[in-house]
This record gives sequence, structure tokens and C-alpha cells, in this order.
Amino acid sequence: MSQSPETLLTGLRATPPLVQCITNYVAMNIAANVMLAAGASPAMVSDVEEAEEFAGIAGAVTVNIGTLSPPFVAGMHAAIRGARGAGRPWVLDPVACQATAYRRAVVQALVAEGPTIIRGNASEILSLAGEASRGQGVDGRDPVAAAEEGARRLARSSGAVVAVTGEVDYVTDGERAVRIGGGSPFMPMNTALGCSLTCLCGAYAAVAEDAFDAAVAGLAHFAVAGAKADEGASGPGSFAPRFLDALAAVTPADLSRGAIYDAAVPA
Ligand SMILES: Nc1ncnc2c1ncn2[C@@H]1O[C@H](COP(=O)(O)OP(=O)(O)OP(=O)(O)O)[C@@H](O)[C@H]1O
Ligand SMILES: Cc1ncsc1CCO
Ligand SMILES: [Mg+2]
Repeated sequence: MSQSPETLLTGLRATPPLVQCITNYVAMNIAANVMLAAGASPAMVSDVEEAEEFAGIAGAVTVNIGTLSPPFVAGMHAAIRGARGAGRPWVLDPVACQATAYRRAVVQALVAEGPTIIRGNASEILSLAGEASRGQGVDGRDPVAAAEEGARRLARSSGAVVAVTGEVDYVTDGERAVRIGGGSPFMPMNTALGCSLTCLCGAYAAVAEDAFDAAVAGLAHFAVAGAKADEGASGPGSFAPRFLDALAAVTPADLSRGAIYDAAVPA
């Protein structure tokens, strides 16, 4: 039976999961604050010397290729080994994976390691699905709707739940699919909120029985908090602290009232 976002947020707050977040230099502080506000316990532990061991005590691992370098890549593979060895979920954020040959090669090797969830913007998911994308840097430049079919194919080929974010988000495991509305136009004007959401999906995956439910809950938490923070914000700057407050203030019942729509998956 599926677990609702309401049930999962209650579980998250009751026992904050320790999440090993391997993320980029831009996101590290923002994502850690987002995790604490939402109710999770982040640890930005990435060096190859300790990443595998740490993954053995974490509830989940998240891997983000935003500021890529060989030491990061070594730490990522070590952490994934640790997560797999401990039977824990891990989440991939393929930041700007279309941009360079190095990123394309690194991300392909990571997808081959079997992520539990892949969370990216539409340009990144289109590229991972082998389709043309308008993406250049880290920002999404394609509509989510254009990436839905590719997301389903990617989910089926990789075995991951795929979450595509933008104005209206889309989550699929290749069989089931939902769209999630809400959020705020100020969100893409704040760097690293997508990276932070990837970490939060790891937190939900640590407490959920099912990765699809985990991804839906993570995205719903952001959508509801984003809409709440948008009220009274006059620009991206005043939105940022309101968003942290809203992540903490959102109640489990608020998530049930968030806009989650079933989306039919064509056969
Ligand atoms: N136009 C929009 N309106 C409402 N919410 C949005 C909009 N664009 C993005 N979001 C929300 O912002 C959050 C981050 O998604 P986004 O697609 O911007 O990630 P991203 O491009 O990977 O970001 P980054 O790489 O900067 O971390 C998600 O919760 C998404 O729903
Ligand atoms: C701006 C930026 N550059 C590399 S990673 C990152 C954070 C958003 O993905
Ligand atoms: Mg991103």
C-alpha cells in the first residue's frame, strides 16, 4: 500500500533521517539548511577516504554532479558502494549533465550504478533520456511536459524513480505517474533549490517503503512550502528566508492539501 506525503512527513519529523549529501560547493550550505528546516539531518561527507564507511551509517545517500572533479567522483562511487552494501537508497542529481563530455561520461557511469531516484530539471532529464535538450548550464530551459515521455523511458531503462521539476513537476517509475503543482516563480531564481530538493528526496527515501512515494512527498513538501513562502515575498531575496520558515512550518496535513494530480501513463 502506498504511503501518503502526510504519513511520510510525520515519520520524517519523528525520526530525522541522517542523509549523506554529496553535493556541489554552491549548494552545500543552502541544502543543509533546507534539510534541517524540513526535519532531516544532513551530513556533507564526500571524500573517498570516508564516504563508503559513512554511507554504512546513513539512512540514504545523495549524489550531485554540480561542481564536478575527479576527487568528487571517487567519493561518489565509494558512497554508492556503501549505500548499496547497506541496502540503503541513493538519489542522483544530474546537474548540467548535457554540458560537457566529462559530465556525460560521469553521469552515465552513475546511472549504471542503479540510483533509487533521479531528480533533475527537464533539460537534464531529456538529455539523460537521449533526447535533444535546450539546456546549456545548470538551469532548466525546457518545459517539464516535453520531458515526460523521456522520464518514463529513463525510469524503465534505469529502474529509478524519475522526478522532473519545473513549474509543474512530474514523477514516474515508468508505470505510475503524478504531476505536482504549486511552488513559486522565485524558486528558479534562488540557486541550488533543486540540489536541496534532491537531498530532501534522499531524506524521504530513507523513511519510505517505496521510492515513488518518497519522491512525491519530497516534491510536495517543496511545492506547498514554496507556495506558502510566495505569499508576501517581493522578490527572490525576501523569498529565501520565507521558504526556510515555510519548510519548517508545513504540517503533515498541509501536504495532503497540496496539489498532487494523477497523470496517466500511456501504454
Ligand atoms: N516556474 C516555477 N514555478 C513554481 N515552482 C518552480 C518553478 N520552477 C521551479 N520550481 C520549483 O523549484 C524547485 C527546484 O526545481 P528546479 O527545476 O528549478 O531545479 P534545478 O533546475 O535543478 O535547480 P538548481 O540546479 O538551481 O538546484 C522544485 O520544487 C520546482 O517545483
Ligand atoms: C550555479 C551552479 N553551478 C554549478 S552547480 C550550481 C548550483 C545549481 O545547480
Ligand atoms: Mg539542478
